[in-house]
Amino acid sequence: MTKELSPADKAKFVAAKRACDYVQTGMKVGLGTGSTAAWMVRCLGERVREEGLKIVGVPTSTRTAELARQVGIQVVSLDEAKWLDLTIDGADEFDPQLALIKGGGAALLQEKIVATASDQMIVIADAAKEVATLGAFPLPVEVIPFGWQTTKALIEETLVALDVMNREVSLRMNGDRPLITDESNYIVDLHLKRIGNPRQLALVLNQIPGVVENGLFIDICDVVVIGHSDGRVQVRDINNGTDTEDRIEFLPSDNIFRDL
Ligand SMILES: O=C(CO)[C@H](O)[C@H](O)COP(=O)(O)O
Repeated sequence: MTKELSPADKAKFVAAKRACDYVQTGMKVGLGTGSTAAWMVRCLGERVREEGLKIVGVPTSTRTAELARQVGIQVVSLDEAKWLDLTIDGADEFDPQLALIKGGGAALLQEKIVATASDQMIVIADAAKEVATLGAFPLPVEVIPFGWQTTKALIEETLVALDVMNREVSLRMNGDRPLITDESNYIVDLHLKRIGNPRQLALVLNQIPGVVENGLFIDICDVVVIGHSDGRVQVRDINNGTDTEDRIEFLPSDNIFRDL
């Protein structure tokens, strides 16, 4: 039976569906993490089952790997795939240069490695993720558990040195314990409100011992597909400077809804 989608899910679904048009037989595809990326994995799974699309997928988290297998996508590791044609992933924020904040789902490390090992990265998002300046969403930074409080203090000192005004740093929790990433690390979230110079911050954070990676994706994303709840989809391509819009209809017959 088809379940009525919420407006937020409709926006995510249309963005995911449009992005899947970039995927062709024979491709090696990076599969992102999060609720929007989950729609993309379902859409690709439908094409594998219904159209015989032949792809291999490199998931960016154990959650995505599980879903990809469930929907019939052949899953391989990044080391098996080596280099990818395309990665499709969600984001927490994107700015006019298509710089991103990612890691709301705690998968930023694998997401950045996979996206960087791809010819192209396409971000799928609803319109609420678009910002003029990054930073309203807390910036996730993956840190090694050993000495994490020292690493956190060094991050705070670095923010002072950079003259950052809002610099609260919090350890991400899972109930009453620190959240553990797929790579067995912790996440600290930087509540900055506004990131004036994302490029500089990304470089400086990664110099701190104990920091594994930060959630700023600079010069990695090529295309953002923005979904709207009324079915409109915008495709913004930073390399050729285009911004186009069309519409995707919701078909009650869409098989993707069956297993909701
Ligand atoms: O970076 C991520 C996971 O680490 C996600 O892509 C990001 O949090 C967006 O998630 P959603 O599509 O659920 O809003």
